[in-house]
Amino acid sequence: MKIAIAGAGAMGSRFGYQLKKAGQDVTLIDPWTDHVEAIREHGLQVDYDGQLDSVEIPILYPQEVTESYDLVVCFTKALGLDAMLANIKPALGEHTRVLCLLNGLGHEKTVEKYVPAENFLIGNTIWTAGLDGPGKAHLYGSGSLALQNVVPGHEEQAKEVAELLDQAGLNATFDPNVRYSIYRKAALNGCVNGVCALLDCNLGSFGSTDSAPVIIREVVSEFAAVAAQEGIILDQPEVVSYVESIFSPDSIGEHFPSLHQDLVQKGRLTEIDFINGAIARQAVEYGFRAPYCELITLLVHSKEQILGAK
Ligand SMILES: NC(=O)C1=CN([C@@H]2O[C@H](COP(=O)(O)OP(=O)(O)OC[C@H]3O[C@@H](n4cnc5c(N)ncnc54)[C@H](OP(=O)(O)O)[C@@H]3O)[C@@H](O)[C@H]2O)C=CC1
Ligand SMILES: CC(C)(CO)C(=O)C(=O)O
Repeated sequence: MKIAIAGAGAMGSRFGYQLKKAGQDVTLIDPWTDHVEAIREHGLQVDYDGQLDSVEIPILYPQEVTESYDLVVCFTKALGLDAMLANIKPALGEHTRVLCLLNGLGHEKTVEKYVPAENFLIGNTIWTAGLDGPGKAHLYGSGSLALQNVVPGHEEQAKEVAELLDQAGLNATFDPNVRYSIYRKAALNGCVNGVCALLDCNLGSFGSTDSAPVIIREVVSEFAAVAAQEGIILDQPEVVSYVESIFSPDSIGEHFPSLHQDLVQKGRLTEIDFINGAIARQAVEYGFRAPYCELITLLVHSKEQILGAK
């Protein structure tokens, strides 16, 4: 299968690396000049749980894409998804399946502008990754991913993609109820991503504070209230345990959430409007308020402004 990773930052590099090591025909696509040039010159350099490795892997700028792929895995930031898909139209053939694994809520609307719904797969992942610099990915901890076809009747294609990613060691499964998993994962991000950026700490440090259980319980209940309006009934105690399970150093407690990486480490604008911001907006549409999500969103935007994030 000819695979493209659209957005080859930290996570795209992880997926590209693992797929390449598994023998797949994979091409990275990314607009960041230093990163693209570093990978062209030195290969993708990887620190994998302390083991150094490098792989030769083709990488294109979006405007260099001329051919279609069998599978395109989207790993841009939420703010970059639309521009990426607009710029790689030649990659999206009649039969190209597009898998969107970004954090947050509401990406369907963007993808569906460029991809027929029957080719669209949605999912989410708890894998982690960071970049130590252009062309240098830092991979640690364990993870998994779940995906599903958007249009009923296309389960076999979705299962085939899950199988292929699983064979690359990505712990991938077909999930017949992926919208539940997306809300569950978004709730997890809603509890920790903005807060760790505001507190400038990793997951484990936040998890060890006395306030963490209260914040987690309240944020999960706001995600659950919005999800319920869409017919998705989150098992709140289970979601709270899921959030708490990531704080141990044996899990991903050492990890600085991607929103911390963006805002604090790189001075970039964040995905907060697709996480807590999405819940605050949707709650208002459904006639109630989600005050914890509202406040986290406002504070993250304040911090973006204070830091002059771009
Ligand atoms: N990192 C993680 O551990 C996890 C991330 N995710 C999710 O995966 C998706 C992708 O995230 P992630 O891989 O972390 O994103 P990255 O920031 O590592 O990469 C995304 C894009 O950011 C740009 N970029 C990154 N660093 C720089 C830089 N220093 N200068 C200029 N451009 C840069 C590139 O394009 P561009 O310039 O167009 O932005 C790149 O394609 C997000 O939705 C995220 O929430 C999910 C689980 C874990
Ligand atoms: C790994 C995890 C769950 C941590 O919040 C994540 O999704 C992120 O870093 O964005």
